Amino acid sequence: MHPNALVDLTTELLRAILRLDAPADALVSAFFRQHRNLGPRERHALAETAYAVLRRRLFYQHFAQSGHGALERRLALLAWQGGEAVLRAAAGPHEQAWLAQVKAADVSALPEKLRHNLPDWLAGALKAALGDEFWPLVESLSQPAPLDLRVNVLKAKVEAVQAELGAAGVEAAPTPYSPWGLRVQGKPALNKLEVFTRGDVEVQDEGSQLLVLLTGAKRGEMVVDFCAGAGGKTLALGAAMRNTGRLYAFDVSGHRLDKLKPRLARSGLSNVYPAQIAHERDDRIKRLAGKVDRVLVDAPCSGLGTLRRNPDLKWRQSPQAVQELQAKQHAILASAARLLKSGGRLVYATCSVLPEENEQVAEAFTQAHRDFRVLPAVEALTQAKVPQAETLVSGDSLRLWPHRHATDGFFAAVWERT
Ligand SMILES: C[S@@+](CC[C@H](N)C(=O)[O-])C[C@H]1O[C@@H](n2cnc3c(N)ncnc32)[C@H](O)[C@@H]1O
Repeated sequence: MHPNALVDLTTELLRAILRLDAPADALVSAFFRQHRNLGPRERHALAETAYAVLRRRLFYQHFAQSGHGALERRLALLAWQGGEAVLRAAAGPHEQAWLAQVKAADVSALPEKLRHNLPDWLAGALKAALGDEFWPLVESLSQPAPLDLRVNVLKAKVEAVQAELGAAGVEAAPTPYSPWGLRVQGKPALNKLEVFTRGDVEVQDEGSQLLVLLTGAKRGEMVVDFCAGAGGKTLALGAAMRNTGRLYAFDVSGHRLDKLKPRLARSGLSNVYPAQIAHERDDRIKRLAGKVDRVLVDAPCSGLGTLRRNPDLKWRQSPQAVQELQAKQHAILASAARLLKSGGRLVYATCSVLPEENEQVAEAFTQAHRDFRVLPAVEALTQAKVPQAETLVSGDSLRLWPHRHATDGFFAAVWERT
């Protein structure tokens, strides 16, 4: 495709994404379905440019005020991720001069807001939580997330998968904390590799793997993944249980649970029972009350720990939406807790970095449920043989941050029923 046609398409994509009325990843996928002729490099240039604009929207919009032509084209040129040669061939002489002038600007002198690229309410919350670490977090959020894999320990060993990937030209190294994880260099396409189609690996952030390790799920147990979605954590739980016992995957969204089916088929698991529930107080929960060994509540949340992957969320979330989510989180956690038998373990987790969705929900639960004892996350991680467990916690909870741990931002609290 001619470079200018590619920049025009990027301009069109940005126009759709910057309306911020739908998730960016869904819009990018829909755009690619409409433009099936695009090759992998072209798709990469389009998607990465759009994401670069979302990550530093205020910064790019500030500089795009100068120059001529459509605003989204100026944004595409400023944030271009498809190589210098394409940019040179696409931009006219006036645009080239403008780009050179903009790129020479002293970024360090810009107002703070244009350097952190966060809405005020979120910047305030993160500064309060992190103090001096706010800027290292901002820096990490301006980068794409690494590509992590979870080895399906039911079918394969980490070293063998690493060797097989290496033979296919994909460099990967064990993740620092999760004993199941491999971190891949770059972003190679993996879904055609045999190691993937055979079900030996799934793409999963190391942080998500650690949430599953916190449950301590074992052979022969009865386990519930309460908010299973497309089953990323269900698959890890099933493998940890060595395909024995009974693992219920609940979710209110049948559409999300449907996506679990092909993944289950690949995984070789036969101990998983997916079930759509109407709401958190569904009759199914009553029937299983007091019978379950482990419950994972991977609660619906703002997703603000995943800003490296979903930078649009910072512009699409609001304090009011967070409040509504908090009410839902309290309700789901309280209902899911009823499932546990005495001695059973409950894990509440989010991919949010906000105390409102994390510590506040966990503390309210602890106060209201005297029959649940807090199990310090460091103990649960150590039992699961996670190295350097003490570096992954804050107080009694797991607290993962992109700039500290190279994972998404995650929170988890753990209790045992007395
Ligand atoms: C963070 S996502 C789960 C991601 C999933 N565990 C994974 O690892 O891929 C939260 C899920 O909670 C589900 N959910 C929302 N309200 C719920 C409720 N009342 N009861 C159970 N699940 C609910 C959503 O449909 C969504 O799939």
